[in-house]
Amino acid sequence: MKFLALLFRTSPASLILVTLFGLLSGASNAGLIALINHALASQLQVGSAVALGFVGLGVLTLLLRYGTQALVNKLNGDALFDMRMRLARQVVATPLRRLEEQGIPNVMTVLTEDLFVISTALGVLPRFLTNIAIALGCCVYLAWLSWQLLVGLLLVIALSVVGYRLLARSAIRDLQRTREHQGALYKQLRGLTEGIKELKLHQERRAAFLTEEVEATSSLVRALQIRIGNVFAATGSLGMLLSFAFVGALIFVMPGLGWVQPSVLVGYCIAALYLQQPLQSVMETLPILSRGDVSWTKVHQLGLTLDSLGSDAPALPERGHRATFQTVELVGVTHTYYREESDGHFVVGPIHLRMHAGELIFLVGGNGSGKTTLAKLLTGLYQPEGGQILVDGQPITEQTQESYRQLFSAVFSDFYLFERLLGLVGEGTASQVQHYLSLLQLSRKVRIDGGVLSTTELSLGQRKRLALLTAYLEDRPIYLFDEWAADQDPAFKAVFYTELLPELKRKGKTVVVISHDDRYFGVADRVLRLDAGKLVAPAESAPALQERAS
Ligand SMILES: Nc1ncnc2c1ncn2[C@@H]1O[C@H](COP(=O)(O)OP(=O)(O)OP(=O)(O)O)[C@@H](O)[C@H]1O
Repeated sequence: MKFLALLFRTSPASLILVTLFGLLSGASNAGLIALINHALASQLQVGSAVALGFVGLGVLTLLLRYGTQALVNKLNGDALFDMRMRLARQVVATPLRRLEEQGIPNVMTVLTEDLFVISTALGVLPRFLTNIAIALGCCVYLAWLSWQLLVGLLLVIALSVVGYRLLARSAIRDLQRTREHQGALYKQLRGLTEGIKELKLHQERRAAFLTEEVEATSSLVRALQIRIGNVFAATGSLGMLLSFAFVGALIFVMPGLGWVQPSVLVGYCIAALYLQQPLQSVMETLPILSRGDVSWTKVHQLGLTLDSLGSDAPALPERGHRATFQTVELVGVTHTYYREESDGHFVVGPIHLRMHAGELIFLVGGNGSGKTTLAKLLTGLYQPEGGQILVDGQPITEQTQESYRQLFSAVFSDFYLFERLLGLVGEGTASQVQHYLSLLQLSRKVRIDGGVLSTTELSLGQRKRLALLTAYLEDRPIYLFDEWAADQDPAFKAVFYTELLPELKRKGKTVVVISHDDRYFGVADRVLRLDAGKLVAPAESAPALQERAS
């Protein structure tokens, strides 16, 4: 079972301690049964010593049971914490392109649904392990009573396990299918929230969405879940049936054969009945652990791994800061998207481009010409498939990629605005923030207290201004704006192109602006045009473009 491996890797010493406690707990349970058996065998004619022993063992059993569970709870808590942190760090460390290929909804399903299922599976482990320990303790006592009968009992347990595996095989396949459908359902539910306006405005679309998508997938999930539930109920009943058959054989068959003393048979009956509860519980937790296994595989399929936790979990990316540079050069840089629907490719590049410190460059081109892709290559979010990027003549390698990205502050068109100024609060930030809030004409809308934005419930244009504010605070040598001005009113658009951009340039910043606002192209030192993924030499110089536009 993968979870045990997870716990062992998290803290081998704790797991050994848990095992020890569990075995002691099992032994004390066995002692309790032996004592009950002894009392019954002596027709309840026992002295106060046995009664005291019963109380003592009872208390010890409870304490050990509690101790084992508390230890496993702690171990689980640690394992879950490590797993969450590891996953979060791994997602941050996973190349952007790989996450995009997996699809953001899939990543979200893994981070929410699968993590929840794995957490639940880890949550039932204390019960599972404690019950296994009780069963083991009972088996030791039963071996002492009669090892031949124990062999019989173990055969019954083995039969239950084989029966479980045979019956559960189809259910486990169904669990995998359910997980796939749940992924699809999650994606559809995203449509429910993100597409709410489109759904509200169009009755037929709404009806089709609810019946053909959500209802269709939900009913598939429902059918599978009912089937899975029934199969696991049957596996539980099988265990119970075999256990009754065993007890029945002890009471009605064995005395006739005369192989074993009646007192031993009574002891076995009591122990077998006592064992039923923990074994039943083990059977009930197995489906939850199976679900956990399916989710575990999903996490792995995302390219993330939970195999090794603790010390070798990937550390937070190092903060590498290159404060300055003279040139950034793209030499034959390429990136290819595969287009499933046409079984074709869209290639950006090979791009040859040299950028100098302090330049103000506009990147222009039609929709889908590859501007954002080139921006992702330039900022190091995509690693070039072909060619290389050089900073001051030094090629960027896998090792220096992270530090290269720290040269950039970017506001992409699908930017995300964090509610806190994460990693940006330092001495003098408050006055800087105040300055930028007035510069961006936001001081009457937003306050920032203790690094927290008073609101992000703003218009898209206003949120973009806040994203620009964080970019200002980052104070990196290169700025990249992907159609930043597209959602600004004409007056502020003019402020952006004619005041903010030149101001950044005056401060020595290099600025790359993806823009469709041709009337402001003249502000740029250079205008680069992309067409079908290729950089084409601008037909006109920047001033000429401006002249044409005005
Ligand atoms: N994540 C992706 N997966 C597959 N193909 C993609 C992906 N992103 C972009 N593409 C494809 O690459 C091409 C270039 O896209 P890109 O977003 O770079 O263009 P753009 O010039 O920024 O367009 P726009 O002006 O519309 O924002 C598009 O034709 C698009 O189909």
